[in-house]
Formats: sequence, C-alpha cells, structure tokens
Amino acid sequence: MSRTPVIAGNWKMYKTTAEAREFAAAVKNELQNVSGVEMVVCAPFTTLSVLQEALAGSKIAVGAQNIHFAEEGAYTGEVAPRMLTDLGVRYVIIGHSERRAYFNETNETVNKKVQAALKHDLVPIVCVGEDLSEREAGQTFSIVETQTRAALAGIEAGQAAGLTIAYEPIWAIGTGKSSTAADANEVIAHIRKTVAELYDGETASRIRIQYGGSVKPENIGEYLAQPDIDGALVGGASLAPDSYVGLIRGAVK
Ligand SMILES: O=C[C@H](O)COP(=O)(O)O
Repeated sequence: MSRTPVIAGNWKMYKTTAEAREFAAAVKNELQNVSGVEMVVCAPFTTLSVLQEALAGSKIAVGAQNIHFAEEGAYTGEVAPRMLTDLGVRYVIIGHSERRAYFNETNETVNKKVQAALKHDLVPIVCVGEDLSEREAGQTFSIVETQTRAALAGIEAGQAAGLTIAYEPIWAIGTGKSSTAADANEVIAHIRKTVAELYDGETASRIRIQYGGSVKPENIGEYLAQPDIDGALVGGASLAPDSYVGLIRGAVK
C-alpha cells in the first residue's frame, strides 16, 4: 500500500504571533501547488489561532505540541483537546522526548493523551525513541517496541491505522547527528512489525511512521527514499520559511 508522506514541523518553544504570521505569509503561496505530501506545522498554543487564520485556504495543516487527556477541569496551565478542535487544529504531537524528559510524561500518560486525541478526531503524532545509552546497550528495538505497545493500548485497529508515529532517536535531536537513513528504516520497520503483531498486516501497512532528528532539506530525500519511512518530524529546520519550503520540495522529489 502506498502511504502519503507527512512532513510536520515542530516549532517547539519558538515564534511570537507576529513571527508566525510572517512565516505563514512566506510559505503559503510557495506551497500552494504541492501535492503528494501532507504538510503540517505544530506550533506553540499561543500562535495556533493566528496560524490557523493565516494559513486558511492553504494545504498546510496546523498542529499542537501537547494536550491534556481530560475533557476539562482544574488543571492549571493545561489545554484540553476540545480547545484545539475549536480552533480547527488537526494534529497534535504526543509524548515528544522533551516532554518525557522535562515534564514527567510516561508511557501511561502518553496512552491517555492518544485516547483523548482520537476521541476528538485529532491526529496524534506519537513520538518514540531511544537515548544514547539505550542505543549503546543494544536496547533500541525493545525501547521503541515498549513505547509503541504502551501508546496504542486500548486503541482499536481502525483508529491506530489513522495515526502517525514519529521515531526520534533522542541522541539525534537538535545535535546535527542524524541516524543514517538505513538505520532509521530498520527501526521503523520494527515499529511497523510491532503494529502488525498488535493488530494485523493491514493496519501496519496503513499507519504512517516518520523519522525525526536533525532532518534538513539536504537529507530529507534520503529518508523518504526508504521503504518504511513515511515522512519526517522536523524541529530546527522547520522554523525558517525557506527551509520549510525546502523540506517539502525535498519530500516530493
Ligand atoms: O520534533 C522534532 C525533533 O525533536 C527533531 O528536532 P531537530 O530536527 O531540531 O533535530
């Protein structure tokens, strides 16, 4: 089955509303005629509304970088799924390694967030990946497998098929040290095998699995040429309009 690649920028904690508007104005027309790739920008909560407005009529979808799993409640500082769909947001990153490392996200909270996102028709981009010591100890496959199984617990096949997983080796994030395309493909194929074991071959062939970690316009083509890599989750290189456009052009080559 052929899967449409999804290229998602993750702006992390960068850009004011004025900067987001500037970005949207710069990329909107440039990418108007692109087809064969899904384009997403995952922005800070404070810029979602202006981005949604500034990108209206374009093919670029807006995503958030986190959600809370509750419908609503006394959770100071948190944002509920309904607040995102209210803005027209389509995607949400869940379980990014920075959230697991700095904000106590666990496999259990990741699963609750995936369930909450799906309940509200948000497309989760679920992040999995090993750190350097785990990689050196030969635990890469078992770490991504455990994270994948935990994230998908209680999710039905039909819903699992529609979500996106991002494999991001932690040692490759923002370091300039990217995984080789062949290595990334091997891990992603293992994640796909895990999905096949959890569900069936059909679900595994439909689910999209991205690579993330120091992806740039210059190397995105190598990743997308791999059979199991269905796109990229990009941090640093998604911030500048030229670079974002370069990533998309590199993905459709
Ligand atoms: O979510 C994106 C990743 O953390 C990758 O970040 P990076 O492209 O800056 O290495």
